[in-house]
Amino acid sequence: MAMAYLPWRLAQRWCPSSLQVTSFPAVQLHMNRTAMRASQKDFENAVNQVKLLKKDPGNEVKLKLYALYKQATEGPCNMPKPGIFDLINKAKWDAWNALGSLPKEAARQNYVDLVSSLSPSLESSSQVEPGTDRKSTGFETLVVTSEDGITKIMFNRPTKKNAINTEMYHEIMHALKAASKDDSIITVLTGNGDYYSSGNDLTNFTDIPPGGVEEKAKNNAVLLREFVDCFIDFPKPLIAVVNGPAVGISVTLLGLFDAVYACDRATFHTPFSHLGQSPEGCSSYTFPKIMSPAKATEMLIFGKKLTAGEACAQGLVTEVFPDSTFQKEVWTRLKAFAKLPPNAVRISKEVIRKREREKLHAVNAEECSVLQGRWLSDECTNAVVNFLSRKSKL
Ligand SMILES: CCCCC/C=C/CC(=O)SCCNC(=O)CCNC(=O)[C@H](O)C(C)(C)COP(=O)(O)OP(=O)(O)OC[C@H]1O[C@@H](n2cnc3c(N)ncnc32)[C@H](O)[C@@H]1OP(=O)(O)O
Repeated sequence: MAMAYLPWRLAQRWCPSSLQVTSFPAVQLHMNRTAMRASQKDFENAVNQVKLLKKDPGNEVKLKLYALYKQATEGPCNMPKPGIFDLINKAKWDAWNALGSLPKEAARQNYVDLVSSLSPSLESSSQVEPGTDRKSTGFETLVVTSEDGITKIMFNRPTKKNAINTEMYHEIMHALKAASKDDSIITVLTGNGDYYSSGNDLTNFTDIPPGGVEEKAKNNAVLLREFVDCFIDFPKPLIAVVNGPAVGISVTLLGLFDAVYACDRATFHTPFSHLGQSPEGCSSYTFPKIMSPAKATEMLIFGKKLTAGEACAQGLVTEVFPDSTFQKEVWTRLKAFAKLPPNAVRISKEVIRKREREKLHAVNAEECSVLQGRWLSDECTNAVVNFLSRKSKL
């Protein structure tokens, strides 16, 4: 193995002289909300995988890995606090100590999750030309890149107007979980092609399992709830770069973003009543707050389509740019945001989101439960059949 990998491997094994810490992570580790399933074997595999990483993942990630490894193997921090001038050991001690009484099993799971989030991008980095984006492979419906402190998640079904099929729901969740743990400062969602996204892929309703339509509706409600939960809990600033028309769930989710930049060609349309459906993505709560109850009613119940300018006037969109200069202007701005101190950015997001999180989860749960019923209704079935048989379009 090349010498260049050595410092990182040694740092993971608690070698004070090898860890070049330039900043101290002050953030509490994001607790993994998934069930604790990682076995000892999974953990050992992850430890071995770390040795194979081809690229230094950065000091913040290394400290997280170190802390989780110690917590998983030894339990809560049991070392005396290093002196204030012993910078490297103090950073390590702080990271470990910050885990408090996190159980060993949870630490093991978080370690495994963190390593798995690192692996795809690091593997692929070896295949990418120097100077180009770090591109995550393994996605069928997305292009995910990470560069200049920005992780970009791009919907990539342009021939279907970036309609979100079941696979894409899962891939977006996967990409968000990875982005929450990578070393980027902000995460951006955008679309490839002329649409941002035409919302839920209506063929999602056609693949009926053996348990029939009831089971399908239930499965979709579970998936939708988990999907929206990922946006509620996302720990870094989440920014939408709305490159064209947005429909349905791709609009409602914007209420959970931290900033929304749109080109002047974008439109915002939530035709739920027309489709026999009801609001999701927490929009029944966020939209009335953002734009006033009456304006939200026009969109969510009566299906009024907004131009980008109207959506901006109503607070759903942060700023609108001419289509011709959209990409250049927005990415210049985002790159400047991504240079801000990471911990301050993350902590500020947490302060802003914290008092709303519980409420948002409750709203999400209720919306999904209501939708589960709507998907079984004749109104919804007819709307989907009409679209699929080419009898209707928005
Ligand atoms: C787990 C489940 C969670 C469910 C969560 C619920 C969310 C609610 C919603 O999101 S509601 C919104 C649903 N979306 C729609 O109803 C949009 C339907 N699409 C259209 O009306 C039109 O396609 C259009 C107005 C978006 C674009 O029209 P245009 O004429 O420009 O383009 P085409 O219609 O020819 O589209 C090109 C191909 O893309 C396919 N397509 C587009 N959108 C969807 C979609 N949402 N679902 C499935 N397929 C879609 C379209 O069928 C064309 O495919 P083809 O080339 O194979 O014919």
